[in-house]
Amino acid sequence: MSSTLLIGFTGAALLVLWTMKRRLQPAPLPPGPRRAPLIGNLLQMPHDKAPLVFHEWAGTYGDVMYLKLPGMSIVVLDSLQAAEDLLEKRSAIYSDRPIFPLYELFGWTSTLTMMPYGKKFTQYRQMHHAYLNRQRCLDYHPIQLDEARTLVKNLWLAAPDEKQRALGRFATGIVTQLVSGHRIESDDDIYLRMTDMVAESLTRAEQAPGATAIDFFPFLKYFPSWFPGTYYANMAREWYPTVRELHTFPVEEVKKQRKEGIARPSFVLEQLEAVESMTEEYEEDLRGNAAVMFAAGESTTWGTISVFLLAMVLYPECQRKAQEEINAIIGNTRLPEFHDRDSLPYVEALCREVYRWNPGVPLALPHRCIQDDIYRGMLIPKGTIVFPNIKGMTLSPKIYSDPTDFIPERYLPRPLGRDEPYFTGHFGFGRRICTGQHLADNSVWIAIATILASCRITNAMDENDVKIVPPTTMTYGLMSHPVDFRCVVEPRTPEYKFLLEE
Ligand code: HEM
Repeated sequence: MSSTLLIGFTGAALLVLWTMKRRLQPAPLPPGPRRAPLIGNLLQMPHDKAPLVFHEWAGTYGDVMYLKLPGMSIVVLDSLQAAEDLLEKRSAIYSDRPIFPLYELFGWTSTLTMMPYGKKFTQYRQMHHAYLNRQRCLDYHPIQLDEARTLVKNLWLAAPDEKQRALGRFATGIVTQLVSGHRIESDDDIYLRMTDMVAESLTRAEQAPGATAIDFFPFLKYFPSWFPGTYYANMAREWYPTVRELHTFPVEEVKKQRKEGIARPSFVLEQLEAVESMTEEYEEDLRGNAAVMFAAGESTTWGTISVFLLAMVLYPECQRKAQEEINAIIGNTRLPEFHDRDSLPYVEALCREVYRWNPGVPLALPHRCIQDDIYRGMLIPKGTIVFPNIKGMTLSPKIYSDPTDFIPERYLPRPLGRDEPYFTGHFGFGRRICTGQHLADNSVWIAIATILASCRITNAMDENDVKIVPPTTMTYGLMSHPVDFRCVVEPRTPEYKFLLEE
């Protein structure tokens, strides 16, 4: 047979198979951008600002949008309604995760965030839940209160473009005390060094989550480093020891302290004491569960507080209103405490607007559907990777007026406000919802309330003494934060300086 005939025959056979498959399909796929043969939407996939690009596409294709990559079906959910309908009401089939070969190469193997849905997942979630549930998080208030006050002092000291260090120390300081009982006393603490390095490795990996050559062709990891397409695999191998250290160090430290009888209460200690004899498997699970709390809790928390600082620079009248409320309810002879939360509705609205204005994990983590499903008459095939576009949901003009503006009043009842609902998707959905949500929310609230009470946040000045107005541009990796939130943070009145230094 000549090669032309062979190609023609193969083409015709593929067409017949494709037509048959379409006929057998119980429902049409959701709409989406036109797909090219074989590679689907590969060339259209955004390399930057994916949540914003998907949201724009949703304007054409709707809030349930289908994309095809080689060997991979993707659905993007651009409305809270669709995310709740599928990821929450049908969570029994939408709680799996895709496999990310790149992250596995980095050493994130015993990691809840990446774990497929199943028995081990349930065990891990229970471990997290027992330590991080709403009730249990009340016990951590004193740690968070203390760290919030240290944060304020560190913000006062930090130069306008170095605030991130203080925020990172706040986020890591809380998780470190919870996970291993260690208190961070200085900027050169080993936990800060480790979490900084791991955050750096995640930033590199997240430039293309699930979409590197290794993710599509995992066999490339066996090829030598000079082979084309192995760039990410080489990078992952380079960072592996750093990721590994974050797994082993906290557990080894607590084991040592326990032997010496000096271990402080912590997640690791509690888990060590819960078993009579430690198996290697249990210990590896423990390492993974401790490490993920650092990895998942650090950049998300400091990123959220950096959004708050940016908003306070750009919307000074919101800062003023919140401070007036604090003055009226708490006065200036003490700092806010957790029991004040219900009495400060404007501060609450401001905090909720921070979550909505720029959600910390804009595309959440991808869920995976484990069986064919029909939604609104459309087929979501088994194995589809489902991205809840959290950022897109916050921009819905049907729910939020002027959605790109920072307006805490939108949540207040009329006539003072606009009676709009709080956004509820920022911690994700269903059985994969963030296990650290209560801890994170308490950290964010006490940090915001303490900063508002005790600080004046203003624009930084450039070398010509002209106000710097930072842009509202955000980074859009796995996690998101402002590209620039330079600001001056100084004591609001001498009383607060005294209160904090007391
Ligand atoms: C403001 C801070 C935080 C934000 C905005 C945030 C947001 C999220 C989001 C959107 C997800 C994905 C949920 C989904 O797949 O539907 C997630 C997952 C997760 N988060 Fe958080 N998070 C924060 C802080 C924390 C903290 C402090 C911890 C732990 C100490 C934590 C631990 C986790 C874990 C373990 C998962 C994976 C859950 C699973 O796959 O079952 N997060 N988070």
